[in-house]
Amino acid sequence: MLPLTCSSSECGQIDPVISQFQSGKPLEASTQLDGLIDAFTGDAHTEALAAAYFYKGRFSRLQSAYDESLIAFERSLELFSTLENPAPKASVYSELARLHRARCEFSDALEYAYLALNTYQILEDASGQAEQKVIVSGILISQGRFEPALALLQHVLKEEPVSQEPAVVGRALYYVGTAYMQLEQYQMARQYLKDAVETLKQLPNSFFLGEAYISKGKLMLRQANYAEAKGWFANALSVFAGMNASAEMHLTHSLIGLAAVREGNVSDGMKAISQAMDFALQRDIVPLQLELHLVHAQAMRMTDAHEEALMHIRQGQELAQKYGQIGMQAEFLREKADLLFQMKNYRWAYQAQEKSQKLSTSLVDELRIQPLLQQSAQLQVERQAESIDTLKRDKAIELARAEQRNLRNMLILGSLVSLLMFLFLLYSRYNHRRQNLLLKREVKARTAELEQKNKQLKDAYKTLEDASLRDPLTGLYNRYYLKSRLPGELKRAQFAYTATHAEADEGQSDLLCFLIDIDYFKAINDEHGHLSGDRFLVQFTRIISDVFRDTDLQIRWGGEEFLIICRQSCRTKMAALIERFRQAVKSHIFELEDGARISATCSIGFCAFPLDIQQPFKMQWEQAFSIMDDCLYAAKLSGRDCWVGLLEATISDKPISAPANPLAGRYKLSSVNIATSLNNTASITWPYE
Ligand SMILES: Nc1nc2c(ncn2[C@@H]2O[C@H](COP(=O)(O)OP(=O)(O)OP(=O)(O)O)[C@@H](O)[C@H]2O)c(=O)[nH]1
Repeated sequence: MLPLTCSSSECGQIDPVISQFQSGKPLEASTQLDGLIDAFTGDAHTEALAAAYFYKGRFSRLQSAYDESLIAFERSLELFSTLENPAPKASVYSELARLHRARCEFSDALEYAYLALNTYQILEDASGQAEQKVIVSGILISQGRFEPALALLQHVLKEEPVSQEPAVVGRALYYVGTAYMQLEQYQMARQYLKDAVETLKQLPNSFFLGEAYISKGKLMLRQANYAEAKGWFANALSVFAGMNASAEMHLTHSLIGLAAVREGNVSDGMKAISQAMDFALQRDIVPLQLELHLVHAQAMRMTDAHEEALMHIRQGQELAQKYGQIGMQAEFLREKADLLFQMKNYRWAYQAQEKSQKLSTSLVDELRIQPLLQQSAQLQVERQAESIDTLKRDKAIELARAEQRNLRNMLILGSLVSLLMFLFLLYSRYNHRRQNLLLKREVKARTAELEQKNKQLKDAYKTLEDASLRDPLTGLYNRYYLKSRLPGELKRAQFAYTATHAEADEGQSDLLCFLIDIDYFKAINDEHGHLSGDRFLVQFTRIISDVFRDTDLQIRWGGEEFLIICRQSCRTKMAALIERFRQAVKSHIFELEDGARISATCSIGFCAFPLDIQQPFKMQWEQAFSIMDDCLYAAKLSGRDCWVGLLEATISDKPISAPANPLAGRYKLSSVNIATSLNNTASITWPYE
């Protein structure tokens, strides 16, 4: 703090108050100062009173009581104006410049700063001039006018001989650092702020040391080094607490809060920020409000509360515009660009960035433009990278969709193929079944047809067989038929006389064999014609059918000769049966083709089979037939219209020495039972006699 030139002895009373303020007891110092003002008022201690008001204004300004400060400075200026020495007035001008800057009243601030500068120039006070240049630079930086600010500061630091004074050098370094910070040249900013801190530390108590700490903390925040940022903010807090700089303390608390939010302690962080904002609004401290809107916006951005962040940016922008804080406007635009970028709203982010750039272009030189362009370029690159990412993502999504489409198509195709296959299988099965049914029907039809054909064939065969086995004229079986039936019948008759069957058959198993021959049939043919002979034969056959059973074998043996074999009969009934037949023929009137009606007779030879019932297998059929034929011949020889036959005989192995008749001798019959329709056996004329 620059000493106020005061020649009055009373001014000495103020020195301990200043020391007390500088030693961190601002409230006590303010109270004592009010006491001195009261003491000096009314007396002719104008200079001391003016000095007291000056310090009251200064204390009030530092404690953010700007209205009180303004009143005190105006009173001080008024009092100093009555004095001839212009030097103290320059100090008041300088303070008023700072006060107006603190209230964002930049034109007033600049006016007072230039007034002070002029005064120091008149007074040839190099130190004062340097001080004013630094103040002007600070105001210009607040306005975002970096070019003239940096030029002035450069001048102070390099060319002014007083630049070695730590208070001036420290403040100049601080402003250069903040300017570079706003230009986002963090390397440079870090260097200048470090130097500023080192320089300002030499002073007993410096407001700017606290400001420098804050700037260093902000730098660390930007680099996400929250622990170090909080360290710098703590340092700042201790400086500001020492002078009860409540506005700065609240700002520092809010920045600590922002660090906490960034570290994840959202609730505590936001609480500190809100409290600071309440204070700023209550005291109507515009720069603090601006800073806090920015802090708020940053904190909200960190917690993804985009709408609230935008609201603070808007409010901050309006306020910055209202108070001509172009630097802050640019800050808000940058924050907006960051926020929109975070929201991936690249188009608007780019526009905000461009706007910020335009806003600053008129106020800054290359140094200013370059980093902005850099940032803009970086933003564009990031935007493009983001676009490429988006494109890649879109492409990947498109590819995935295409793949999905392909899969879906494949699935649909697969399903269709499956469905078609299923339908085909169904159709095949249906077709198969249909074909099976048709086939079955066909087979059935064919089987029926085949059965029919078989039947027809059988019938045809039967017809053929019948035709070949039957006599076409009389319809009786022929001798071929006999060939097929005879062996079985002979066996049955023979076995009937064995021990096992005899009882069961009780003599009902004989074969009665008759050989019938029509007498003088040739004469019928001769007299009445062959057709008449045929007709006779048919009628003769009917008599056979009437007398004999259907089950008997009725054979036309040849010409007018018939063989009848009665099955399962008894030989005792043989004579009666054949006599009945002979009578039937004899009594029948045959109607001939020529209209003649004639009577006829027949001759019969017969033989029961087996002939020897004790030795049923002794005689074969051929021998039995031969005997029967001989009997027929005997009947013919014996006068016709009669029957001769053998009922039973005993067959001998040896020749018979004195046979009863020629037949017995011829067939080695030791005993023979002959039956005849003649009077007796002696009446028979045997063919061998
Ligand atoms: N109409 C006709 N005549 C037949 C048939 N078969 C044979 N005859 C004739 O029957 C006659 C048989 O004559 P014979 O063998 O001399 O016998 P017969 O005249 O009956 O004299 P006996 O047997 O001695 O009483 C022959 O003239 C044959 O031609 C036939 O199917 N139809």
